[in-house]
Amino acid sequence: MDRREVESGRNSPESNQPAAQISRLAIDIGGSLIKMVYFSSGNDNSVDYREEKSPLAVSTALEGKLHFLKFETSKINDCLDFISSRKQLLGGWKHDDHPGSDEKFIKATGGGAYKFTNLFKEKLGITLDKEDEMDCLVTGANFLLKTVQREAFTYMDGHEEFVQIDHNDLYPYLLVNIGSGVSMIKVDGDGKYERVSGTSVGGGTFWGLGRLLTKCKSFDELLELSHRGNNRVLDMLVGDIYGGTDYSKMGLSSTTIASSFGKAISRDKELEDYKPEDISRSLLRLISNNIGQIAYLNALRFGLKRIFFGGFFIRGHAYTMDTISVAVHFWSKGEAKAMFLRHEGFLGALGAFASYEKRNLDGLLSN
Ligand SMILES: Nc1ncnc2c1ncn2[C@@H]1O[C@H](COP(=O)(O)OP(=O)(O)O)[C@@H](O)[C@H]1O
Ligand SMILES: CC(C)(COP(=O)(O)O)[C@@H](O)C(=O)NCCC(=O)O
Repeated sequence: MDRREVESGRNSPESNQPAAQISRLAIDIGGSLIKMVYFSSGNDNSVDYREEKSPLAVSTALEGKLHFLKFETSKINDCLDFISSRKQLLGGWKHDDHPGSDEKFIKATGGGAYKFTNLFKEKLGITLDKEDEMDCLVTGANFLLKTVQREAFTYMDGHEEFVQIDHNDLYPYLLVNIGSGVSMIKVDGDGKYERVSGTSVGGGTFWGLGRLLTKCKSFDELLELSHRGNNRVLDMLVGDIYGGTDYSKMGLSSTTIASSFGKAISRDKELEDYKPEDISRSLLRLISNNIGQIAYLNALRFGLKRIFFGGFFIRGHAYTMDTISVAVHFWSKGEAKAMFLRHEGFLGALGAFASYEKRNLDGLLSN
């Protein structure tokens, strides 16, 4: 199958392939979003409008596509409807431990795998086979880094550069997953990891505070606003405190943020006097900077040079990645590097997907 056909999801109509079949559907139900990964084989022409990434071509005994979808956790019924609408295409989901049973299982991770167990059972008759969230994040990250070409990249000053991963020199690294909250995991190998830190100031904070402060209706709108904003309207810079000059003795330039939102202390202005785009920009900068700094401090704690950032907060967004990269570069004095992943938001779902095999899926993907 031609790669472009696979990636655009269009097979030729005259294809002789058998009818589409979906097997191995896995979900990661987080605090904000549900991420779904499923494998389809046969004559599957469909690309769902919810598909977040182009499908990946898969070539093992079966040819097919790996699909990546997301739903808002607050709209979990959309996810249930989607699974229900594809139920007739679903292949065997029988559990290894109960091969004789007719009960249907899907692999699920994230807190929602616990929270929504009954809902899946009652509405779809499906049992969620739970996998640990950190296990899945690590499996997903290792799988992508070892298997998918051009998965990892650096981003600085608008310049994106793919990172060639040496499989023999991948570990140890720090994995920073920025979801609703943030988990920082030291990864030493397949299944070998330790969650070394975390912070509650994460993607949920950006979207939650941002929504309250700007009245934005969606995360994408808030992110879009930040493109047009100027953080200097709200952030107090070193130069604002030092009369326009650097604090050079301490290596602080006049443009360094001395205090995020520090200018909002002004008694002359109220919330409505600030532009939503400036608020969004300052908030994005505050959160990205803070995560970049905590990530670096944890990398320093364990002598790690490579830091991979995942989670849906990043969203491939230039300013977010740039701020995180600058923070890591600044604090490490250029020693450590921030790297990003193309399938950033799907680490957990991929890990859950891989757990069907209870073994590593290296070499599964052809692209
Ligand atoms: N469409 C969206 N709706 C809500 N949040 C989004 C959306 N796209 C990106 N995000 C960001 O992604 C974060 C959730 O990331 P994710 O990795 O899915 O974490 P979780 O597993 O906690 O849901 C949100 O807190 C928000 O910052
Ligand atoms: C509890 C969580 C692992 C849940 O994952 P999430 O749904 O946010 O992706 C995460 O929100 C987290 O690590 N929060 C930070 C908790 C802390 O270490 O302070």
